Amino acid sequence: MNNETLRYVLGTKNEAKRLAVQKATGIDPICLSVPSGVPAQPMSEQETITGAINRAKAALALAPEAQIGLGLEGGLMYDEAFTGQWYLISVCAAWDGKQLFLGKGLAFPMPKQAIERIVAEKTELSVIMDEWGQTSGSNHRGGAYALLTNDRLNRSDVFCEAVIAAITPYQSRFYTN
Ligand SMILES: O=P(O)(O)OP(=O)(O)OP(=O)(O)OC[C@H]1O[C@@H](n2cnc3c(O)ncnc32)[C@H](O)[C@@H]1O
Repeated sequence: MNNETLRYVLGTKNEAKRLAVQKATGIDPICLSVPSGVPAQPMSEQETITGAINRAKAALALAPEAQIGLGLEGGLMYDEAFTGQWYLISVCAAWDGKQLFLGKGLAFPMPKQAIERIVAEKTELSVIMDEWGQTSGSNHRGGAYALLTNDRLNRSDVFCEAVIAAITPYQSRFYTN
């Protein structure tokens, strides 16, 4: 693909996600709100990935001027095999109309108290992070990562790596498409 004329369409207007794509590609994406098709708070890797894919495909379908649709989805997953803990994951799906790739971002352990409240109150992680951090809209900025690490990590940096992973196969000469 020709990087000079490449346009990305991102399936959300979330500011942390827009910034992640901007950092990963050097290009401001077209941002469109599209449905994820999964619950507002995904509770498994399967749901999180499905949401990312749905967003990437819906976004590209709505923006014919773009070559690549990107879907970024945050979600929770329970690791039964190794730790018996819940993790926050940040996934990017990339879709060019022919091939689909995923970038699976960092899995970050979540505090038990947050998960217990999400389950009991049927609420979302962002609500609890805002309450704990006395913020509003933190999911558009540093997110849980920034709150829990005292700003050593933030949501756009984590998604940025996931975006780079998902788009590299379209760009690197080492992948034959
Ligand atoms: O505007 P959109 O693109 O929908 O972004 P979102 O942050 O609302 O939604 P996601 O689907 O990415 O994430 C699912 C839920 O998990 C929350 N969440 C995910 N990652 C988070 C983070 O790093 N910090 C705080 N909340 C997070 C998020 O706010 C949602 O309630």
